[in-house]
Amino acid sequence: MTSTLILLRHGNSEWNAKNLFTGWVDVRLTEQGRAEAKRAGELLLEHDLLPDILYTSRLTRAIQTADIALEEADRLWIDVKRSWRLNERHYGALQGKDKAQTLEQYGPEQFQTWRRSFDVPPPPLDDDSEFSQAHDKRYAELGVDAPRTESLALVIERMLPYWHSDITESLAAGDVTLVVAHGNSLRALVKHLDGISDDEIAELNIPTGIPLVYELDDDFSPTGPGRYLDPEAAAAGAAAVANQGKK
Ligand SMILES: O=C(O)[C@H](O)COP(=O)(O)O
Repeated sequence: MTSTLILLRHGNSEWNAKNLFTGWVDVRLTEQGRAEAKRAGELLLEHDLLPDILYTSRLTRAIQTADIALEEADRLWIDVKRSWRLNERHYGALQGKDKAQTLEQYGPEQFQTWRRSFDVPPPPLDDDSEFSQAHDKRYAELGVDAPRTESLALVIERMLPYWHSDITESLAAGDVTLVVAHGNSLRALVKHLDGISDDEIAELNIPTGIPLVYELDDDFSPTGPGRYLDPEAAAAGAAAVANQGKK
């Protein structure tokens, strides 16, 4: 038996629009982001891909995206599970910083290392920073272990247990499973699904607001490549993500 997994990065956010490193900072969608989420819902309807269950991060931009897309597909009623394990990568001391200024200040090599290396996290964020989540109630269960910065490797380490414990359970039950999350938490999941190497994952960028669909076998391995429901828009969106920071 195969099962269907739909991955969706949230639509354009207020800080995507301002070109700021966001991470765990809880910003909302822009008008453009809402339109992308609506289009995502239309694409699901057009392709007859109607989710039975929704997984999201605990961040508002993913929750808003899911709600708008599901409303469009007339599926707001499905069960929902949220977890911090699907959150964006914690961007450490880069949270709140301008991507173009950071590139200019630190140079392209350091900038790329922080954004796309597999296991080099940015410096940790101070708990008294206005961009810290150290005292955010929604992460109370994490206590002192709440991240202050993360590499992609650390995202994989906290995301994969949730994939194995919860998301694959829905897939095994035959549910069309929608996961609405973030650029880097989805890069982590796609790395796992497609068996992408630690080096090659640097080249993978996930566009905002376009559903990416996988058919999975009984072992939750893809039976073929993931397919974006709007491949042209996805290619353009991924290129724009890759170029963030460049003028
Ligand atoms: O947290 C952010 O700034 C973005 O959502 C992802 O940023 P990146 O593409 O620079 O990793």
